[in-house]
Amino acid sequence: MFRCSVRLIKGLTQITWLREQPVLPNLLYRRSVPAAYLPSRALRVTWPCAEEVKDFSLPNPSWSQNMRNLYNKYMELSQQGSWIRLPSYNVTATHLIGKAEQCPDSAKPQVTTRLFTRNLDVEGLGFEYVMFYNQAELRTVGIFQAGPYLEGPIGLTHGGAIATIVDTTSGACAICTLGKVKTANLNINYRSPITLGSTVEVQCRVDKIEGRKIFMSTEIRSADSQVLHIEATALFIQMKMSE
Ligand SMILES: CCCCCCCCCCCCCC(=O)SCCNC(=O)CCNC(=O)[C@H](O)C(C)(C)COP(=O)(O)OP(=O)(O)OC[C@H]1O[C@@H](n2cnc3c(N)ncnc32)[C@H](O)[C@@H]1OP(=O)(O)O
Repeated sequence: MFRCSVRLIKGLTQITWLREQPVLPNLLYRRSVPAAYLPSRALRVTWPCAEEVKDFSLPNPSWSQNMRNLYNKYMELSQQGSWIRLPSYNVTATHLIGKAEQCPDSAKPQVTTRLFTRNLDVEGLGFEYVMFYNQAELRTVGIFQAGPYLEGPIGLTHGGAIATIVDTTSGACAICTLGKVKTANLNINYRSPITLGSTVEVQCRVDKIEGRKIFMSTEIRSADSQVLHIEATALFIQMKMSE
């Protein structure tokens, strides 16, 4: 356990992606997942070793043309410097440790966790999304395609899945702006349903920051911006230094 912690701390000092992002505050989570929260039976190990890490926010064959068009639009804006594409991994810790961490077999944990939004192994069935952050404007944009396993009412996206995307996109904005945060409050107005398979654009912005509190608002619109699906607000609390 002690050796694992030492290795983790060593890895944190070798972060490549985060270190290259001067806009991002210190995102490093100090604690590992308490054993009580882990499944008792060993699962297949996924750990952020360089050769294993896959970035899930890159285009894959399941992406619709609308998804690709929006992705290309924000990639072009990224090249102009105003936006940064946020990489997305299927283990939360990978966002914090980065690809530089090398793990010999002896350092691999016996069990692992999965980021909720990346917990399916087949492309296109669940959450397909990519997020971009604009530091100057304190905004994130999420491009989200709802897969068939996110069904709520027949043919429509489950409200909880939509809440997840709101939480994820506004949470990423809060993290990029303030560092480690937790969601304290989420309010969602569902204005019109999101059809399964469709692509929508999630626009999040920071409304205000008061001490450790960061207030966000979010709008989800259809890919052509014509249909308003969601209006939401969220409050994130910056974690204390000791956490
Ligand atoms: C590179 C980036 C990419 C990242 C990709 C990854 C994407 C993943 C992103 C996914 C993101 C998903 C993220 C997730 O899913 S996080 C998981 C879901 N959230 C939780 O489990 C949080 C559970 N709650 C708590 O842990 C605590 O209650 C927190 C931490 C929230 C506050 O406890 P703490 O002891 O720290 O603070 P405090 O109690 O001194 O309060 C401090 C201030 O806050 C005000 N306050 C507190 N609560 C509320 C409330 N409900 N409404 C209004 N106000 C509230 C409070 O009045 C006070 O205000 P003031 O008196 O100072 O004015």
